[in-house]
Amino acid sequence: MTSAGPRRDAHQGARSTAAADGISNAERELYGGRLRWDQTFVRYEGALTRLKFGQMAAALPRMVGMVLRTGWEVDRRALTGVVTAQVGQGVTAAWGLVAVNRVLTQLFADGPTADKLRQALPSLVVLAVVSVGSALLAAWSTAMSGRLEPQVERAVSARYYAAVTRVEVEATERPEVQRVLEAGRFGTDSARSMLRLSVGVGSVLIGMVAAAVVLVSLHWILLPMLLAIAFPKGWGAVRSARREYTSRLNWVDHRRAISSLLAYLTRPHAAGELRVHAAGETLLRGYEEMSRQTEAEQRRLARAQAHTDLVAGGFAGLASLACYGLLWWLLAAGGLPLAVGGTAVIAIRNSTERLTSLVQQVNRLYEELLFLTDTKHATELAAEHAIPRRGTPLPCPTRAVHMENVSFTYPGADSPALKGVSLSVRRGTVTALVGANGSGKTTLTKILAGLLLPTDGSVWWEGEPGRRVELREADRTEVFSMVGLLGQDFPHWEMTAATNIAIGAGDRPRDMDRVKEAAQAADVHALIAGLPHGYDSIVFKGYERGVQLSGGQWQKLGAARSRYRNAPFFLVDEPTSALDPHAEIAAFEGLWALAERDHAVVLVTHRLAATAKADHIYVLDHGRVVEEGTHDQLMSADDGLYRGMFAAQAAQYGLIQAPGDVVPAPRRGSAPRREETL
Ligand SMILES: Nc1ncnc2c1ncn2[C@@H]1O[C@H](COP(=O)(O)OP(=O)(O)OP(=O)(O)O)[C@@H](O)[C@H]1O
Repeated sequence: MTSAGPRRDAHQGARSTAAADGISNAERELYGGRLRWDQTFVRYEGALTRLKFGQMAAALPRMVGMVLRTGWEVDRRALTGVVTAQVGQGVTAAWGLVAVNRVLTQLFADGPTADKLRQALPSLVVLAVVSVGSALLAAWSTAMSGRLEPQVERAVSARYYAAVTRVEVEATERPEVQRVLEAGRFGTDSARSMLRLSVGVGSVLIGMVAAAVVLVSLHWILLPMLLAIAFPKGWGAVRSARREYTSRLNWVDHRRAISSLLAYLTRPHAAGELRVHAAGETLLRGYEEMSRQTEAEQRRLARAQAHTDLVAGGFAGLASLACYGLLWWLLAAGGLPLAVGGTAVIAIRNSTERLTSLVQQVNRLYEELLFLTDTKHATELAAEHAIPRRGTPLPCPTRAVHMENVSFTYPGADSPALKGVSLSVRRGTVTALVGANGSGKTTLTKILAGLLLPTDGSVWWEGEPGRRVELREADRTEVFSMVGLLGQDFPHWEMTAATNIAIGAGDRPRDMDRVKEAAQAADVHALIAGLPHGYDSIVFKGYERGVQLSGGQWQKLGAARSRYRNAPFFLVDEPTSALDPHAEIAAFEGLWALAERDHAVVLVTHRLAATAKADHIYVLDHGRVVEEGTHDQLMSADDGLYRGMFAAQAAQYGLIQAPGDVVPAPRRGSAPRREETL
């Protein structure tokens, strides 16, 4: 109880100082500042210019065309069915109106009632047939749209995700590209909604055009009256759609942050810190504060929407009043027969109802249009920054990779991560990259893998003497096929153990024998075979066949994945950080065995005992290669960086004296007391 007091006080104190400048404490505390976009990005990207009425009006047919084209590509029969059913419904609506006019004309004609009813009978039958036909067409349309919509969504999503996953890694590091790609995600399901809405709008429009034709044929003045009712509602719809879109665009980071906060609260790997460090309290407090901001934005939108609806509804009401007044005047002045007046009232009522539905659908359509435009824009931008599909084939066989004077600066970074690096990686050897944190080792492996292109300098893929291809000209698909990766933060796929290994060669059909061989080589086969569902166990708890692996077991699974890939060039970054000593020794022996089998192994590690056996060691410091050679050569340099790092590490084990006694050696001679071992 007492321990909760100061925390609560601090919390309340923080809340009391909240948001004088519109930034919540949670935004400031957790994210260091405002999480809503300022308009500079939006203006820069031209999203707001897209909101202009003319732009939207021009984009609408383009986007509807794109959705219909996609529908045509994925399922022609369903699209034809939907369009036919909708056109049919519009036609039946017009036909119904004509039949109503006939019935009224016959009923208002002179003569005995029985005769008038008999004469009106065929038109009444037509009316009944029309309503049955309309119901059948509506059912057909529902069935066909249900079939078509998910296919269109899948096609647009697949197009977007396929494009995004081919973007150059360097481009994804640029905030302006990243944001456009991210914004595109929100429009992938808009294609589906747009199809439904455009079909709906099409149907209502056909019905209204039919009603308009009938009205004009009765009296021309009825058409402008109908348009006068339509205009204010259309204006309101577009205004609301624009407001919603701008709000979503500005709040996208904020929403993403809220959902990531919530995701942390249930993630198993955070469970310990959430409870022991009370991180859960910080996150929940952040969630509540930030959700309150979102709620305030929702309230603002609802108020603005209500205001727009009121203005639009008011003008539409005035227009209806004028419309009925004019009709009354025409009837009173004898300019319009009573039957025509009756049909006109029905047509105007029907059209007004249709108009309400039209306005709602157009409202949604415009909003979806804006999101779909983002997706299309993102897909196009992704294509502009895509890794080229063609290039010069690599020499066969490829024997080595040489870097010449390579520099690399991350987009937006002040200083280069690599400066003038020259090195060679040859097959049949182990090349070690060592250096302090942030010295550029991982960046260098990404360039070797062809994931990043150097800002300056050249990377040569070499074959037999005299045959070589520079990375920028090379066929990158071939470069990737030459490389196997085991990164520090390799993905933990929430899938089966077998998939977690076989996904190492996603471009080849799965070979279970080789999956097991790779697992054996990485010392994880016995573990997987012993799981209740063996290789079909899902290596993520929470699924029905789910199991939980330890950090080291995951690392072995990751190693099995890169083994399964069996690429000539293996790039491994801290492959043993979670392994126990025996497993670590076995893993390093495995890497040396690969080199003996003519693979090139590039090993990034801080475990210098392992690098001691490497064929060649490069020492990086602040992005430069400052030393290179074999372990013995590097150890012979008196004040060398490598020697210093090696000595410091060895001193921890009491093997040698640390330089300058910086790292204290353990005390010898007496057994440690129990509490010292804790
Ligand atoms: N995606 C990125 N965007 C901007 N800067 C980056 C990015 N990745 C790395 N850097 C910067 O580049 C430099 C080199 O990073 P790199 O990850 O290559 O170092 P490293 O030697 O692998 O470090 P470690 O031993 O900690 O893994 C660092 O200053 C880092 O902050």
